[in-house]
Amino acid sequence: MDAFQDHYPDAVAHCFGCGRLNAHGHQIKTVWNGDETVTRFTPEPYHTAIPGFVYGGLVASLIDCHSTATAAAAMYRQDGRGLDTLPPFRFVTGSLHVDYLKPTPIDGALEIRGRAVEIKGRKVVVETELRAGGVVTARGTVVAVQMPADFGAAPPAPHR
Ligand SMILES: CCCCCCCCCCCCCC(=O)SCCNC(=O)CCNC(=O)[C@H](O)C(C)(C)COP(=O)(O)OP(=O)(O)OC[C@H]1O[C@@H](n2cnc3c(N)ncnc32)[C@H](O)[C@@H]1OP(=O)(O)O
Repeated sequence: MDAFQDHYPDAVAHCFGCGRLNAHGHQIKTVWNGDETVTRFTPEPYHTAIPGFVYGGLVASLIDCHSTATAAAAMYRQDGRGLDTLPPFRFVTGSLHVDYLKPTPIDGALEIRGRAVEIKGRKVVVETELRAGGVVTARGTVVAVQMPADFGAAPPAPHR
């Protein structure tokens, strides 16, 4: 089955967390499972925080990009549209909240499951859980907002 990220247009497929065109990124892949979305990701030894456990930034990143993908897929589903149809729904993170409930073991696949709990205008709120060995080790809430047409049009001046 195609993942949501396989349908991101090239121009927005370079994200470190989810861009299929970023050779150095996580390249996560997310699919529907009923009303939930699922991503599976196996951490590498270099994703270590404390030996044996996953770096919290990776956990946040997985929850973040899983959730923005879920937001887009939920919007398409609400509209009864395929992921390839125009205009595209692309979401960026407005807010990311993560609760780290337990240390996340690094030896094995992680499962990230999410659900869109609110769709309002350009905003989708997604609740996501990350499991290791079937145990929920982190829980996140993401406010994803449809990317404005002028996103990145006026980057801040570089620091001197
Ligand atoms: C690197 C980027 C790549 C992009 C690729 C994209 C595709 C791949 C995806 C990859 C992504 C990977 C992930 C990444 O790394 S994405 C990169 C990290 N994120 C960003 O850089 C986003 C920067 N921020 C913005 O561009 C704007 O602030 C956005 C677009 C977020 C909102 O500004 P905008 O002026 O457009 O919105 P609005 O004011 O009309 O509000 C609309 C609604 O949203 C609600 N709201 C807004 N902000 C927040 C907040 N902080 N908390 C809670 N709620 C918030 C607001 O209350 C309202 O709701 P309601 O009051 O009506 O109920």
